[in-house]
Amino acid sequence: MAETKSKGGGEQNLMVCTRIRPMNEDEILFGATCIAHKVEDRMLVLMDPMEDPEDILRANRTREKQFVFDTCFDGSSTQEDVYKSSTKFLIDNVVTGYNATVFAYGATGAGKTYTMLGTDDDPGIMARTLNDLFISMEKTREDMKYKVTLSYLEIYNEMIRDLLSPSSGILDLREDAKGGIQVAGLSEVKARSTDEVMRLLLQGNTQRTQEPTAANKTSSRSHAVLQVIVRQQNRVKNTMQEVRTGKLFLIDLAGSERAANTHNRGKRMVEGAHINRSLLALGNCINALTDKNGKGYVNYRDSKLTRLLKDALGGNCKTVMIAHISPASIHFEESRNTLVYADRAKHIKTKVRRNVTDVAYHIAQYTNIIQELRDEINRLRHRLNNPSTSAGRKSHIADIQSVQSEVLEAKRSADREELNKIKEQLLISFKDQMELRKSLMELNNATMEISLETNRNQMIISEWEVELARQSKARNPDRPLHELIEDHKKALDVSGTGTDEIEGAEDVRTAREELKVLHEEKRKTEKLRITVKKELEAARMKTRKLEETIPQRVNSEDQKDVLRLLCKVHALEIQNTEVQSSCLLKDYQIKKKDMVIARFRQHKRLCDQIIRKQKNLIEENNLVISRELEELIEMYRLENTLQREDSDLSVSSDPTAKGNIYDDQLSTLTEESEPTLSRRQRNADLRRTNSDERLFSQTPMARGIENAKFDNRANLSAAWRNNSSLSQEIDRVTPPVDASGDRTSLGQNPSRNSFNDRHTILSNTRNIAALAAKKRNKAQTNLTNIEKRDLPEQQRPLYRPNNNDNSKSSERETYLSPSRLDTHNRTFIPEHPFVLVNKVPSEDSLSLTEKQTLVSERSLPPLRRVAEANGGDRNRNVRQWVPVDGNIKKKKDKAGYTHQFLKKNHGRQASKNRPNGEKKTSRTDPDKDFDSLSVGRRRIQKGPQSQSDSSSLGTPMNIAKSKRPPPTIPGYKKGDITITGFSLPRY
Ligand SMILES: Nc1ncnc2c1ncn2[C@@H]1O[C@H](COP(=O)(O)OP(=O)(O)OP(=O)(O)O)[C@@H](O)[C@H]1O
Repeated sequence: MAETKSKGGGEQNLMVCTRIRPMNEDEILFGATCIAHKVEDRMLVLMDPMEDPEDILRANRTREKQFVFDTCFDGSSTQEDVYKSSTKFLIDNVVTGYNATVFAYGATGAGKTYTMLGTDDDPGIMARTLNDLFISMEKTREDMKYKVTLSYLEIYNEMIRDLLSPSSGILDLREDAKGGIQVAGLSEVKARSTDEVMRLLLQGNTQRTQEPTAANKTSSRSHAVLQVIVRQQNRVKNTMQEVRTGKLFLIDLAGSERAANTHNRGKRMVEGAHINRSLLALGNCINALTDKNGKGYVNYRDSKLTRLLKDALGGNCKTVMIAHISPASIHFEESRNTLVYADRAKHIKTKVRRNVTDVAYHIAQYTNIIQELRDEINRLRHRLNNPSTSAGRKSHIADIQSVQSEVLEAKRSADREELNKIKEQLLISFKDQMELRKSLMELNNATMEISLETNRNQMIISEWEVELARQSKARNPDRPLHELIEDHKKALDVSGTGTDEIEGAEDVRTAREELKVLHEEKRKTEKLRITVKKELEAARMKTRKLEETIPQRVNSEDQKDVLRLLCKVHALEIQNTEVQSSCLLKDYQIKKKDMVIARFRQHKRLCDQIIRKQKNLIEENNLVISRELEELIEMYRLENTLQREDSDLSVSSDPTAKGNIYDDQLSTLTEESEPTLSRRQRNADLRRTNSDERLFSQTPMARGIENAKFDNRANLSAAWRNNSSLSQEIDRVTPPVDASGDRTSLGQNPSRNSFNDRHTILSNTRNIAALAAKKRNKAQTNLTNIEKRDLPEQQRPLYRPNNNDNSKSSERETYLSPSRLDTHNRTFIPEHPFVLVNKVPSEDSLSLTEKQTLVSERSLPPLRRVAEANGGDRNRNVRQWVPVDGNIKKKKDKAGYTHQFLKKNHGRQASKNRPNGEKKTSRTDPDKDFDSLSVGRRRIQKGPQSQSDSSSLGTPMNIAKSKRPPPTIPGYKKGDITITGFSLPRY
């Protein structure tokens, strides 16, 4: 800290103001008269109430005493008036480093506390001053830094107490080396706002000693001193920093009192004595300070009050004294004394100077400043030594241009980088999103498949239970059917109860096991689906945010367009995925309907059986049937015929395919035909409904196979129809078609007309379809002939003529025509429509999915390939598949998914006997000796791997299916027709 020095200021008189309070109630009641009057702003007239107008001796003397002060206030003056005229001007002085004191003087009850503290509604000088002080500092806070501290003390009975920290006890006054008075141990509290100051002030006032006296109900029994210190510092740093410290003292003195008036006794009397003594000392000091000779000694040491006010009265301080008087005639003496002292005090002079402290910075900061200045000097010197010539200016311009182009280039490359970055982020985010969408779609498919498979198994079980119960009913006619069903259910749970031998029990057990597996699979799939959904939502949000930031991050319009296009492409991809998804959903719905149809078929078979048996009964017993029943049977036959025709039209437009998928059912009406389909065959039918059309087989390759299968159904129907006596039976019972295409009348049944109409429409449609098909066949035949000519002998399609087939060669050719070739260049044998003839030398070209699809065509188990030649060179490339019979290897991967593999080397022995010495390359890796049949569950994984292997991945259905032992195929024998895919027995 540097030495305090004075700057500016000067000698100033003490400012004296007087305030006359209004008369109070007591005074009025007492009959006192108003003897103090304010005359203009500065003059006050005090009249002596004891003066006798008839006193001749004093007649020439004036009755009035006139006083002139800096400002006078009377009862009409407000708190605001008093504050503005007496104190407000001091605030700027304090903020800029001057000392200032405002003290209220006067007799007890004259209104000192009212002026200094005021009331809650009408605050006095203290609150108003502090409020304005903070406002004033706020105005210059940008340039200056302030620190405000507050102290509040009272002098009670000549003892100093800290009002902000009452626990500090009695404090002492000390004089520092420079003669300044300090209160040792007085707390200084930092204040940052007016509110904080007001809180501190109220806190201090509650601690102040205040007692009621006869003169004043709220008499202050102590002198209260509020000290506010403001330290001001410039915010701009310099080597020397100036700190200004202004001190403001706001003092509410206790009032002088006359013992006679106050009637104080005891403690109050002692208080009064102390008050009077300190005020007397103050008066003496004032007298001394205003001694006209200037030789009077000012004794501040007489009281603590005068010691504290030393600076305010005679030192470096701007001081304001506010003298308070009562206007009542009864307080004439106190008022006169107050005014006399105030009048004297106005002659007191003080020397006011600003308190400024210079603070030197730390040497390190100083060094930094010097270094900066040195650098600046060097830079300027360098400029002076290198004056810019014209050549220099030119090179300077060139420099500027090159710098500009560099900046431009840098900006462009930064833009490019930013664009690439955004592009990369967008692509990654799109890719993530698409993969998640695909995963979700596949999971949805898996769920649907599980649902279908569950339905199928439930159907198998329920059918078995009902049929078994029906059989038992014949043995136990008394027991209700539902009880019998329950019995069989329980028996199935316990092995060795005889149910093992019952036809279909094994299938039902398998179905139950499958249901358990499916249930578990469903749970897992659902869990996974929820996770993927959440991930997808998060990815979507991420992409959206990224898209939103594009305008801010990219400047060029072209670049923005590129990114917009990118987003558009992504949106289209999403649309595409959604379309795929809805297609799959429709497939699922169709499959569900197929399940229902399968159920109806079963039901219809039962009906057919019943009708057939009843017909036998009627014929055996030569029963006479009513005309009505005859008509009904006729209608039934007709309906079957129409159904067949409907089926002909919808399944195939081929005019040669006369059979339909209901032929097997209709055959039950004939006695020569197979009586009923076995349970295993029916179950196989159910499986076919589902497994034929794998939801995952959406690739073009798979679709090709699908189409091929579709055609095969018609061909199968044709084959059935050719061999079946049912057609003869139908022809027998169906009236011939007349020239117009109408069938002959069947009777007078009113419903017949509708049948006839319908039949007419159908046959007409068929005629049109037949015509179209004929034309197409002709074209196809030509193509086939060309193909047959061009192909080598080995690769020509196999055609095995059917002895019973009386169809024309052109019809046969139809089967071999290019239109019948699927995407793998295979074709079909007409009499065995499920047989595919492979024209492709390598069998590996047939994917596992296709193999499976083909296998499931007749719900046959996975078939083992036997590389056994069948026939001459013509069949060299044709291979055969046989049931695997447990040659499936199960393997779990690291993620816990089950994979099943079909062992390839089953056919190895046989391959040695291949014609032309063909041998398969031996494989060292045992895992490679298996063709993957299925993978337990579609694994959710990112990256191209998940897409590339999707075709070979299986579904939960495959797991369930793989557990089922391969069913026996009636009539099957090794070396049947050589085919690719599997072989069928001859029918
Ligand atoms: N200007 C005024 N207008 C209205 N009422 C006033 C005014 N001045 C003082 N009073 C009232 O007069 C009474 C005495 O005032 P106050 O307590 O301020 O006197 P005091 O000089 O502080 O007395 P003491 O020295 O005993 O503390 C109070 O009730 C106060 O409200």
